[in-house]
Amino acid sequence: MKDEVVVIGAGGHAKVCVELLQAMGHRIAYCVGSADSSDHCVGVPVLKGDENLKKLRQAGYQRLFVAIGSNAIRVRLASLALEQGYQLVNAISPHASISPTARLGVGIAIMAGAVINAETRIADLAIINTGATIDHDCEIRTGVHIAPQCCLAGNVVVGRMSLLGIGCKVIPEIKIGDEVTVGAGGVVVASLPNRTTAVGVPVRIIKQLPDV
Ligand SMILES: CC(=O)SCCNC(=O)CCNC(=O)[C@H](O)C(C)(C)COP(=O)(O)OP(=O)(O)OC[C@H]1O[C@@H](n2cnc3c(N)ncnc32)[C@H](O)[C@@H]1OP(=O)(O)O
Repeated sequence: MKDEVVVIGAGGHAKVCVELLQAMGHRIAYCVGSADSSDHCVGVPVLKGDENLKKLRQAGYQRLFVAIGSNAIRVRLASLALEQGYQLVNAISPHASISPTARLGVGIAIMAGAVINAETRIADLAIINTGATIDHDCEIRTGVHIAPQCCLAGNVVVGRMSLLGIGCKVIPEIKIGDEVTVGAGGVVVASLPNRTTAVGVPVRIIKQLPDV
């Protein structure tokens, strides 16, 4: 088995994740992008097309990171990679501060300056972006993206595949549903149902998709 990591994605988010993985001491073999990707991603060669995942697995690569910003696509590609026998690694900045009592899943990105406090749980495939702070006892579920400079107070729950846009604030005890989008700069002072988009200070719901 080969030790190098395969990264799915070759865009802006992948650039950051490749550098996080390298800062952790990983060597990156390839990024796997799409037909319109550049040939290199911060110096790493890019293979174009998801069919390359199977070929790389057959060639003995096993460790993989999904560096795709879209929550739905990240979760879907991770499930494809797991079916092919890959293992997901984490990409965690040495400049993040993570409580020893925090619990982390796999396939997670935690960027520089992020702070994760006591007994918070971060589930698989979450992104805790640059300078975001997640205080004590929070629960960040699968495939969530907490964008740069968000601040979550204690005991906040963020449901599957939700996006908290850049600079959001959330007061204690709030429950944010699944597939919710909170717009940039939003301040969340009441819980939000599944599949809503909410913006403003405090946030108001501007869109609600039907449950599936
Ligand atoms: C490293 C990185 O880059 S991480 C990237 C993290 N990503 C983000 O932070 C993106 C966050 N996205 C947003 O804030 C977007 O504006 C969204 C998702 C809330 C809305 O996007 P869309 O669905 O395209 O809505 P649209 O742009 O049409 O706006 C709808 C209305 O909401 C308003 N609105 C949109 N975003 C916001 C916001 N953040 N705060 C207040 N009002 C907003 C618009 O002005 C518009 O109002 P109007 O109907 O009175 O004209």
